[in-house]
Amino acid sequence: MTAPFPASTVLGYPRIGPDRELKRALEAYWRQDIGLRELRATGAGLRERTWMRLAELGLAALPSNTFSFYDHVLDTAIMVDAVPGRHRRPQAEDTAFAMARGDEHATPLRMTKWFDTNYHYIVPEIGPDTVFRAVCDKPVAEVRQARALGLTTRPVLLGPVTFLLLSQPGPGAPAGFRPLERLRDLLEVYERVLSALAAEGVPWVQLDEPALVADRTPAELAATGEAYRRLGALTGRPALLVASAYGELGAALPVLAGTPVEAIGLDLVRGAADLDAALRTPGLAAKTVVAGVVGGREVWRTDQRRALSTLLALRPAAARVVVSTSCSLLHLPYDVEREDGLDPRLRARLAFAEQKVAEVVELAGRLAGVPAGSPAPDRHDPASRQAAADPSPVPAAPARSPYPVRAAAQQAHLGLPPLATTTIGSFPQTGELRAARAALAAGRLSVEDYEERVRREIRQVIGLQERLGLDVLVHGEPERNDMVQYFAEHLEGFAVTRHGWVQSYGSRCTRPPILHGDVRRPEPITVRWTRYAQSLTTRPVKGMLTGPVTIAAWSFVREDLPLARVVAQIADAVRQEVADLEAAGTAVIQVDEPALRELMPLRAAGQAAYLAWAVGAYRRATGGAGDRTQIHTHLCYSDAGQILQAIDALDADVTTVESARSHGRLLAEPAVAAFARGLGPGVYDIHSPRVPDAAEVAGGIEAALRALPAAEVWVNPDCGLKTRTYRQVESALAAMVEAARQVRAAVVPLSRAGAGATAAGRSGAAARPSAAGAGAERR
Ligand code: MET
Ligand SMILES: [Zn+2]
Repeated sequence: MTAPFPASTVLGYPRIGPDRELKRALEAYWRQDIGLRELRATGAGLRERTWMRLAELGLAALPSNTFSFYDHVLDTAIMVDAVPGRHRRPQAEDTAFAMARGDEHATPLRMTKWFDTNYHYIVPEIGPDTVFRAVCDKPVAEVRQARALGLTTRPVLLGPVTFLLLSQPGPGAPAGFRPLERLRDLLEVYERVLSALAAEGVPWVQLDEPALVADRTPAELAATGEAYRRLGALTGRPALLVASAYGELGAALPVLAGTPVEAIGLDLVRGAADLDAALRTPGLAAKTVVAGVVGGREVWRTDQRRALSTLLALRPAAARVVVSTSCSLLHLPYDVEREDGLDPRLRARLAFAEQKVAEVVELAGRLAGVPAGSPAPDRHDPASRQAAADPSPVPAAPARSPYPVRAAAQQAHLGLPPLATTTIGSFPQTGELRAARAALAAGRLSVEDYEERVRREIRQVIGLQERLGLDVLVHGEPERNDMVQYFAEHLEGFAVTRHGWVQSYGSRCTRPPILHGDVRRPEPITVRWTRYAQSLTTRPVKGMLTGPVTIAAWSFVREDLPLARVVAQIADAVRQEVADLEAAGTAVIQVDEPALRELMPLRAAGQAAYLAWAVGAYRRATGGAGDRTQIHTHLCYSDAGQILQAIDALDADVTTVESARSHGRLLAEPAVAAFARGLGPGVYDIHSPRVPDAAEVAGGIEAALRALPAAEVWVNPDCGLKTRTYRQVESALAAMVEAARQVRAAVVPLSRAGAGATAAGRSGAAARPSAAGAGAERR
């Protein structure tokens, strides 16, 4: 007999620690300041604290195995032993860190965005020969730890279908191989894990299958059905909850309902359409529905009346309705009560993870108070976040000339060499700089002294770049704690939190601002720093702005306006900043949009409309610039290859993208060859402490030259340098500049044609290196 699923739960919880304890411990471990025992003790303490707090808040069912030292997809790869040989280390934690970060012996695995969030996961490599094996230590250890505290938990595992759909083919896999082909072998391992958990006395296991909320082929849906029929047929197993998140299950819902799993989790916030689908799915009548009516992505308090009416509407469709969150609470800060700096009226409207748990518990109480069989109250149709996109027209300003005209004007103005070198904007944020910012916040440092500190940093960064011989310089962004938060602090309509940290990847966290009102730029934000930097050098200094889509994507946004309208307001503020930078003599302005891809609807149906308004916002922000002003954009972790057309439509003059970390995959995209603008595919991975040498970087440049004419290729790292040390940055940039010099000397002279370089490069096969001279394909 299956134990009934308790009345309330959450799909997952933040794990970084209320004061980022995990970040501190990880970084200390990586610096070798603490040992593995101490790191493990920190992890154990965080888990204990989470379970005790959830229990104290009255939550009926507690999840476990939602903790991770780095990433839960990575943990799953280790659980099924899908570990590339180069990453194997004696301790599981070190294996995980080698896979995630690389070390002197091995390059890391790729990292990419987790669905439409700002969380990043490590992409497992699966080949036809990957030998799966059940390594249940982590989920079992967490069950035991909780049991020692007197608590029964529900282990949470990434489901086998999503795990394979998120994986990439390992090196050497034959063309056309898809990791999902390995589902049957992987299921054997999941059977072992489920049996091991059953042996621990675990009543329920949660299998997360968020990949099912994207469009899936009939074959993928069939494989899903097969997987859960098979796991369901396992004897002596725990009861199974298969949970979705980040959207609606749609066609996957009847598939899951047709399998023996005992419970299905629905995201009834972003995937509200699943409510009607559930009512039409007879197979649910015998199952528990874990109803995600409390949003795990939004910081706003739940409308309890609406949530209760959803729960009541669902009741006739299911054997049992459990109150839960729409997804893991991983994407929210811990506790809004600590935010004493917020306007109390705003704070009263907010709910972070702790408050969401309390809401779940409260709703479960209300639901229990309504006798079964009572008529459901009227339903409220949930407002759709992406609906009613109302891209206001771009302001009527003189449009920029076509790209080739602008390219010529910019070349005449800037006189840059082919394979121009630049960086993405930030230089290392030193401990000293962070300490100065903290001292400023605490009132221990005057504004004047702080700003002098920032200017000193700019002087050093400019001096360093001149010494290294870079072509387009940056001021280094020393005044910015974060590329979104800094703008939020200087724009009206945003509030920033003090403790609202959310995990981005590994030990990295961000504090998303809260966009709650109309956006307005009271005064110029970055101009004085850029102007100061430019006053120190004759080389061009790039102005550095964050784009409107990214500012919205990395904030918690208001829900009373369509997202497109919110983003258009931000675009207008950026447009004013672009105009002021230009007026101050800035010849190159970069408007970063690393999150362009992130907000894209997961299902194809909404994607074209999204890209249209997102691109419109970018052009609204940058389209006022004169022809001579070179507009750069930067995207990273956006699978740029998949949206290259949209990137082209941004109409920027130069686009820098992450490429080294994904082993140059982007350059293999056919669309790259058709991208007739400046393109800087990153030549080294800045997320790894590994420092490349000139030969390695030259290989990256040559790979770019096989795909693009020399006159269009820029040489730059994958992303900003703020997480690195100056020692790493100096050596890496020296290697980069040296590599550019070597390749220029060997390859480019024929295409050196000034303003006509683009056209000459495009038709001139001689501008590309011969196959013999091109060196081996990178990694
Ligand atoms: C995540 S993209 C980062 C861009 C920013 N300009 C930086 O260099 O840090
Ligand atoms: Zn970046």
